[in-house]
Amino acid sequence: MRRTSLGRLPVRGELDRRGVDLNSILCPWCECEEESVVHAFFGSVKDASLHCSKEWRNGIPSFQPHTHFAKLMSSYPARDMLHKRKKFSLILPRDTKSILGVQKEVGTEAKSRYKILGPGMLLLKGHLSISEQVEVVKKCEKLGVGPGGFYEPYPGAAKLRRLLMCLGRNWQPETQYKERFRRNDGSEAPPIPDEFVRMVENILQASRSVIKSEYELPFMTPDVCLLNFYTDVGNLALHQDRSESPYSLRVGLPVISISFGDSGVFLYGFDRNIDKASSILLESGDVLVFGGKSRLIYHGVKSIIPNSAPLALLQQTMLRPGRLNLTFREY
Ligand SMILES: O=C(O)CCC(=O)C(=O)O
Ligand SMILES: [Fe+2]
Repeated sequence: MRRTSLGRLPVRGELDRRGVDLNSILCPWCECEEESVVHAFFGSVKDASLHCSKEWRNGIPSFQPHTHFAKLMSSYPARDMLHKRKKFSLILPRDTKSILGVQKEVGTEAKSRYKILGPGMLLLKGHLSISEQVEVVKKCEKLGVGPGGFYEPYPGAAKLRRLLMCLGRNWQPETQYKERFRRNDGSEAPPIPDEFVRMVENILQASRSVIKSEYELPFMTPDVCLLNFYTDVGNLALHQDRSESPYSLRVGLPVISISFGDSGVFLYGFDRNIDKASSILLESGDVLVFGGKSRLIYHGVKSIIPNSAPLALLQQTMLRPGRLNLTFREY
């Protein structure tokens, strides 16, 4: 208990703050929150974390959580302080010469090729043209610096890894969709712009010309979009997208994921086993669709490939180094 209140337990969040390079700071049991001392012992709203706290308590027989709770909490900054929001811009104006020569030159036209990755799971390679990507990035920048814009879902890490914002409905690591207002700043999610909804509808139509069965790949109308921006050290642990409504999950309404900027190594598989997971590279303009029987596929982002964004996209947007990903869902 002494080590706990001194913040000396080797939980991942604490190790990260001390500069230890870890693949992930998420709790290894539930993978939904940073593994902090508070998470390890007291858990969160997620059922899985009761398991997390049990795992930790197993090793400390005399531990009495309630006696020590107030003391422990007072030794940690208030949650509001941890979550104080700094504005984050996707744009980093820089000398184009510093971009030239590192980035690869790719064509500006969309040249979509597809690959079926599983039942209801489809990769549309290079689906968005550079000009379409530019429009989306510019719109995301506007939204991202506004109310409900980008914030760090797991603040306090030694290095900035991943930022999150939501459109349509807030999703938060601690409460999923249960709270309308964000805990860090009380903001509501901005609505999904109409042009994004049209883009998703077009993608679904294109996908349905490949996977023709409504049963294998149902249509959906997006009412939620999660935007993740990964810095070059960003990643996302293997997880399932299962916070949407029981109907959405049962019918397998697809998740539409669109990538911009630097490429990401994307892992997916039918169980949460990183060694058995398949890997694909998601490049700027690629679209991944997973619905039907693949709706609950485990997936995550292993790493970001620095300097892999298309030159024309960087020249026209000054998108900062890193990867932007939008996932659209119907709640
Ligand atoms: O960045 C990606 O490709 C995946 C994002 C994701 O899985 C999520 O937002 O749930
Ligand atoms: Fe996901």
